[in-house]
Amino acid sequence: MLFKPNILCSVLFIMASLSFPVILFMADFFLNYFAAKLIYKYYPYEILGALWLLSLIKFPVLAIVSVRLKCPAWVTSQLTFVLTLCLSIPLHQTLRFLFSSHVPEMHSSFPGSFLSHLPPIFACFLWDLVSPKLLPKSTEGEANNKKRERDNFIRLVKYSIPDWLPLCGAFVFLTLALIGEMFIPYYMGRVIDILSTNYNEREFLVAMFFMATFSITSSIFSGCRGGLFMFSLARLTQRLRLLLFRSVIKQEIAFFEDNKSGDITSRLTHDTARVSRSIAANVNITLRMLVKCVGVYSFMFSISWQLTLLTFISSPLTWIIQKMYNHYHQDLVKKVQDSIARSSELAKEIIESVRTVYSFAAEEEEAKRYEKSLRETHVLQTRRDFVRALYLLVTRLVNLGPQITMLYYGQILIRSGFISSGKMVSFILYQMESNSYIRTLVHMLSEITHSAGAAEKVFQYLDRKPKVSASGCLCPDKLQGRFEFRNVTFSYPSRPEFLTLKNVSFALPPGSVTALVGPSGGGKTTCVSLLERFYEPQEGDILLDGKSLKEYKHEYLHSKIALVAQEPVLFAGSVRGNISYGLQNIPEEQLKAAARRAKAEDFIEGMDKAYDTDVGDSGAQLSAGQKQRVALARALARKPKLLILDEASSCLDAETEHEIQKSLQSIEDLSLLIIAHRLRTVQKADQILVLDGGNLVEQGTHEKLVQKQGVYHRLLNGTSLQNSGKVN
Ligand SMILES: Nc1ncnc2c1ncn2[C@@H]1O[C@H](COP(=O)(O)OP(=O)(O)OP(=O)(O)O)[C@@H](O)[C@H]1O
Repeated sequence: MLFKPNILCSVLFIMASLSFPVILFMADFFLNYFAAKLIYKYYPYEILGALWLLSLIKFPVLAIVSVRLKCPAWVTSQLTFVLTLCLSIPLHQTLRFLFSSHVPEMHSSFPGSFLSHLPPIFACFLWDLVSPKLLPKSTEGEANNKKRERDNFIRLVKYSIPDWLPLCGAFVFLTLALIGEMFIPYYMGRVIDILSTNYNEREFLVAMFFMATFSITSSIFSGCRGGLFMFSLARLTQRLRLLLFRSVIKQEIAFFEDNKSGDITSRLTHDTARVSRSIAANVNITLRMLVKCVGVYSFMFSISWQLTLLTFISSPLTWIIQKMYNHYHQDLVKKVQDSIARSSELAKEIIESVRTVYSFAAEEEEAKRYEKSLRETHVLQTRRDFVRALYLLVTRLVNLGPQITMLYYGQILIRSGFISSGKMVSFILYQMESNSYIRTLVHMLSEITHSAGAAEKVFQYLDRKPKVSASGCLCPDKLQGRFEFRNVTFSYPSRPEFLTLKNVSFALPPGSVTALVGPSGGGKTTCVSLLERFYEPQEGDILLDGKSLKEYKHEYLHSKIALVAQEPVLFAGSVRGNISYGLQNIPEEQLKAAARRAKAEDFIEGMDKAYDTDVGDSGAQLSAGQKQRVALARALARKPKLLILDEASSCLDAETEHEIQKSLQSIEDLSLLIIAHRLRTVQKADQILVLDGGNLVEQGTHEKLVQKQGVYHRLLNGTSLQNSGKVN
């Protein structure tokens, strides 16, 4: 009693599972029976052809029936099942005809037809069972990745459009070279035929002539093809690099803080080259293989269609094996690369911190850590090599079977006079090539989209929109030069929760000297960064003559604000080049005046080549104080309205510092914003702003702030003490 419902369920389940193949099989049988009669009536000449035609008609009908039926769990793909059903009879009959010269039948008896269906249905069932494990189905994420890779590939092709002419030329040469190559095995077979039958010198020489001509011309065309592809590739790389550079250089400063400069330059140099190289190389190889496949199979068909059909037996297997290999191998290659990168990163880290390692006597421990990492890489490499060896073994075995069958059937064809032995040699030469083409094609088709995936990194930078907009267009002829912070609140993008400036408001009147002082970390440099528009405040605004800095044109604004930092960056090149940096055709007098005001004229003119002296890499051939003065001259050369000095004279002696201050104050309409730790240097400022913990805590003249006895007073005492300490 207890078992009854279970048994009933099982019977119902088996019936439901079987209903799908049984209904399909019945439909197939009746189609065979009636359509075959009909076709045979109107087309009784070539039974094999009629059978293949029948399959072609059956497929859509059965496909529609199968979609309407409920598919059992063991059939993962209805269409594969239907395809197997359609192909089983014509394939069976064709093979029987090939190997036993059995006369093909248009329709067999019900049991015969049923039996001939069994092996393919069983194979299909097995495949459905095994394939999900061998070729894991792609998840939704993977499908999206594939789509993205395809989109990237299309985008890369679009970037190649300007090179359409050399690319078309390359394709024409490619086709010509392959046509030439195609004829070489044909003429080899011809030479063998001439040598093995009645020797005719004229025919032999003609065959040799054509063979040599095709060899030479195909080599020349191959060279032209390669040259044109390389030319287009170099241009694509250059185009990508320039686009990427333009995009990167426009990004806001926070972008450069988030991304290491090494990463950015690596994308600029390596990724762009790798992407265009792999795309060009892969497209080149894929096209070559496609054209070769078409050519080789046409020649093979023209020699013997029966032998060609035989070679097709291994093609689906080759395709499946290649696909499986690609899946596992690519995964392992990626893991090996990641592991190698981890090992080198570890070695770099240990070597860079060798002093710490030494002082903690951790040499042995670090060596063990490195050894573990190397062992991981080794295990992955061994696994990768094993997969490769297995793949080679299996492909050789898979090719061996059809090759033996082909040779066996070939000798039957030669003995019965259907083809000559020379043609058989040509066929074998073509066949040997054809398999490697299919393998390369399958490999390349996935490789193309993969390398397009690498392009994603490049596109990420290319598509990135800068978070600080540079779309302002205001450039008034007259500018008063009044800068104002109005209720500015700001936090760095990397630390959004920490407020660096809190509701800060102050103004820099035109022609005034303002000093920004305060304890370390108070927010002084941040104020400068906001004035330079490296960042944008989250609340409040910074104004110039009552208008937001955002509204001004980027180039205009930066010609009105100049910054000299404590450690100024000079570029390799002449002193002249550095002072006139960013200014085109600056008059010699303006250049010299800037150097004079920065008290740099004397030392510049004292150098061997004066203004044309090379400053070395990053100004390495100048002293720190000289560098500061050249940087000051560079800032003054653009005649700014606001000059920001961020500890800009820290490396100068007191006398030069004093002279420079006097010289700067004599410039008409120039506002000075001085950031200084040495408060002694800012006592004469028109106003002193004291920033502490992101708040503007005090504001006024030196005397007023001293009287107030607040933060400034405390700082002043601290500085005085330090100073006195130094003097003593
Ligand atoms: N790029 C950055 N990203 C995140 N936080 C930053 C960044 N630069 C500075 N800060 C933080 O902002 C605060 C203010 O730094 P800022 O450099 O403006 O101070 P400062 O007054 O110029 O200091 P110092 O006198 O030492 O140069 C500090 O707490 C600092 O840690």
